[in-house]
Amino acid sequence: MSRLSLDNVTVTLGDRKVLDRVSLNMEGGEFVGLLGPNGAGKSTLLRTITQEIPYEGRITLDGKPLADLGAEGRARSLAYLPQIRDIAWPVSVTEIVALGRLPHCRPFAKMTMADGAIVADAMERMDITALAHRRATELSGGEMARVLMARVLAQETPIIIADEPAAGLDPAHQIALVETFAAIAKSGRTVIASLHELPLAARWCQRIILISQGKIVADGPASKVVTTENLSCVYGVEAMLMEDAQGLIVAPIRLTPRTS
Ligand SMILES: Nc1ncnc2c1ncn2[C@@H]1O[C@H](COP(=O)(O)OP(=O)(O)OP(=O)(O)O)[C@@H](O)[C@H]1O
Repeated sequence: MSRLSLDNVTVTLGDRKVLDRVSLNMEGGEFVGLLGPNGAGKSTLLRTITQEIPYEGRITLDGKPLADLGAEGRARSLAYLPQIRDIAWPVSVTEIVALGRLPHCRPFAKMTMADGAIVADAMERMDITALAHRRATELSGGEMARVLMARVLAQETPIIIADEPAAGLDPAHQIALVETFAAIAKSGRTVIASLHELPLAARWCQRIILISQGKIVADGPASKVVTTENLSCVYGVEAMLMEDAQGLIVAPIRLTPRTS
């Protein structure tokens, strides 16, 4: 298990404080949903963890500053699905997914059978095996998203960071995605994913971090964070909340005046 810690992380872009003294710890074994309205700072937080954005404060992995790991070390520790999905090269779907194994291969070495099995498993999980030989540039939006997610899974890192991984996926593939994340978390790894799909987050994430205007406003299990009060305050929506044996059921139903 890897321990990812953020200590008083502040990000200023232009003249705006986009993240304001964010502190959190992720011990491993958690599927963490990062929620918050458009512009709250979710992508910025994820891109700050991946060291794409300069910040003040400390971000450490197992006590060591992430910045000190170097690009190669980070690629073996963190896999990242960016929000903007685009595949520019007309190569096969399998070749794109296999890129996830690069951080584990020696330069110019061929993929081993074990690497091939990991790639095949990631493709199976994202239901893209039937697309294996298709050109990656000739896919639908949801198919492309699943291919890029499979690349992230193939990287087999202790920490997975995914920016809106469910966007563009149909309901079955959304559920398959969050079930995959939950299974990965159960094996001791960490998944942190920004999500706008409240029903998915509330039901499948072990922990929800709610951010608004660059600050963490709630952090805990869905039952404590996904409340009618928080949803009204942060998103300006009224939601129906129910619970069954598997967890919380959330249905946003109408707008309410925003209170924050
Ligand atoms: N380069 C930049 N310069 C100035 N402000 C920026 C820059 N990039 C992002 N921002 C601002 O930072 C804030 C946070 O943006 P961010 O993309 O992190 O939000 P988000 O929570 O991921 O939103 P969404 O749900 O819409 O993807 C926004 O108000 C955005 O306008």
